Amino acid sequence: QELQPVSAESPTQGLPNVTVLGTGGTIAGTGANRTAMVGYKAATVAIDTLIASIPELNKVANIKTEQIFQVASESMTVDQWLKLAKRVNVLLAQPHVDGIVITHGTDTIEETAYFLDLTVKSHKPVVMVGAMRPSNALSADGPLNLYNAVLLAGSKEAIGKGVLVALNDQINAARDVTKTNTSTTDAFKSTELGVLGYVQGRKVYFYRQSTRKNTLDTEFDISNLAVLPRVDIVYGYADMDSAALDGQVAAGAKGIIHAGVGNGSVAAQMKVPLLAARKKGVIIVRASRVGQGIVARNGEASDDALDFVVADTLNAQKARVLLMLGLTRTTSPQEIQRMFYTY
Ligand SMILES: NC(=O)C[C@H](N)C(=O)O
Repeated sequence: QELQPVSAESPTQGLPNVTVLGTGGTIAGTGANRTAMVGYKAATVAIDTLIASIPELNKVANIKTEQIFQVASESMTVDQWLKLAKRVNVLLAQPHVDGIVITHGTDTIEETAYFLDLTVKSHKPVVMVGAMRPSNALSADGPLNLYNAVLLAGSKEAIGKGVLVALNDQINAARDVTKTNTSTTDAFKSTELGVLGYVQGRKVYFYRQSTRKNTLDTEFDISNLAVLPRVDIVYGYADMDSAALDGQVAAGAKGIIHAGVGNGSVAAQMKVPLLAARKKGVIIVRASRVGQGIVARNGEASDDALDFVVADTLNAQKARVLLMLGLTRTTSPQEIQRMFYTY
């Protein structure tokens, strides 16, 4: 699909110019009736229609829209991450674009957000937003979430904060935010690390910022990439075996995220298959299925001896994003470990 360049026709002076990229999700979903909170259809309403349904936005920003994709985010692909990141970089390089909002399904918004956090080459605000309820639901959360996201993307306060994920009046950092509930409107949390701030009463409030590098300060450049190295996730559980790992390695995985139990522990029967994968050149990253806390190097496994990497506080799906990008630069576990302590 041909993407139109943004042109600033008849903008209101003094208002920021915000481009809103629609990718689908529940925020663009419709149910059979106003109480259909489940069983609705995601990704049906055009981004223009969503924006037009919030006339209050006229006082917030000069808005341009682009329908980049129209998908439920469980079906988002790496190819689409690359297309989206490239489009965001082209738009943000234009002097008249002040910030970008991306509407996205909530299931994988955290992965796309972290991917953009590592690959967008600008300090201008990029705000990702979604909704837990379809657009025609009673108390739909999409319109206010979208209003707040545009406000945030046009704000001076959001400059240089990395890619932000804003729902439920809260501002989260792409690196730390995760979906913590299947269905409630307060699903998005940065767990113990905490929100960065709030959008409330048409104002943006920031209180903290991540110490980890992002956007202009990363070493990743996707401008000439058409594909990313394959990285898969192995989920840990009692009495697991190596069938999933073996299948993933056979499918061509260049990296494996082992989402182990507890502090990234590796079951006795998994050590030999993981080492065999490592011997084939596959990078093994120990993460945890727990969802909070540090996976410590040389803690539950002898990472130095095994030549493994640890995910630090990244959850498995974010560790996968970083490893895919890391593998575009190096196959050295030491270098990749440095990246896990940098981003
Ligand atoms: N709330 C949502 O957006 C969920 C939907 N399945 C999606 O990720 O597209």
